[in-house]
Amino acid sequence: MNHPRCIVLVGMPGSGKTTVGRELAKRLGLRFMDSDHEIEVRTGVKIPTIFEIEGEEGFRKRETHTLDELTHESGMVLATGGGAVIKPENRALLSSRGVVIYLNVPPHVLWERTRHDRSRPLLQVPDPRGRLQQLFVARDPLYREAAHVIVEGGRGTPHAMVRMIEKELQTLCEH
Ligand SMILES: Nc1ncnc2c1ncn2[C@@H]1O[C@H](COP(=O)(O)OP(=O)(O)O)[C@@H](O)[C@H]1O
Ligand SMILES: O=C(O)C1=C[C@@H](OP(=O)(O)O)[C@@H](O)[C@H](O)C1
Ligand SMILES: [Mg+2]
Repeated sequence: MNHPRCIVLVGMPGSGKTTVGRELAKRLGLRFMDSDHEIEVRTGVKIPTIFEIEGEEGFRKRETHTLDELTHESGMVLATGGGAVIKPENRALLSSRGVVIYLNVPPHVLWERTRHDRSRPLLQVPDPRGRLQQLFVARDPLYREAAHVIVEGGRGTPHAMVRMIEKELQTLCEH
């Protein structure tokens, strides 16, 4: 099977981009990259610290720069951060350089997966559950716009998600 040169996972925080992406890469024998991890390595600090010092705007600049650089490489599965699709330039960049897969997971599942996690600064607010809902409504159309494939990810295990994505990629490659 001919794999596309870059497989990009997009979706909300908690949709499984990092977890599923890592397993998908292993399965396909491709390199795994996570844009958030890459930003942390480059800055030498964790994402919440970047938000504290530079605000969301500073983080978004770093994110755009990192996505641009990473998508020049080939043979890779790239997990993006949940907000990677906010900027039109990022959406254009991702969908022109890779096959973009949207992990579509409903807000109540996202909440269950992220409620005890303190590593996502946008969810450190008095009503994180409401925030997730708001972000979902605002971003769902943007994920759809950027995506070549949409995978429903609310119920299956990460392994089942990998199998679904593999099937979709196979179908794409046959056409
Ligand atoms: N398909 C899944 N089923 C159950 N739990 C999952 C699934 N995908 C991810 N998780 C869990 O949800 C949490 C968030 O996953 P993560 O991969 O960090 O999401 P993202 O990178 O999209 O924010 C992690 O604790 C992970 O183990
Ligand atoms: O939704 C967002 O805007 C963000 C999601 C995070 O990534 P995950 O989607 O992997 O949690 C990370 O990029 C940053 O905290 C901002
Ligand atoms: Mg992640």
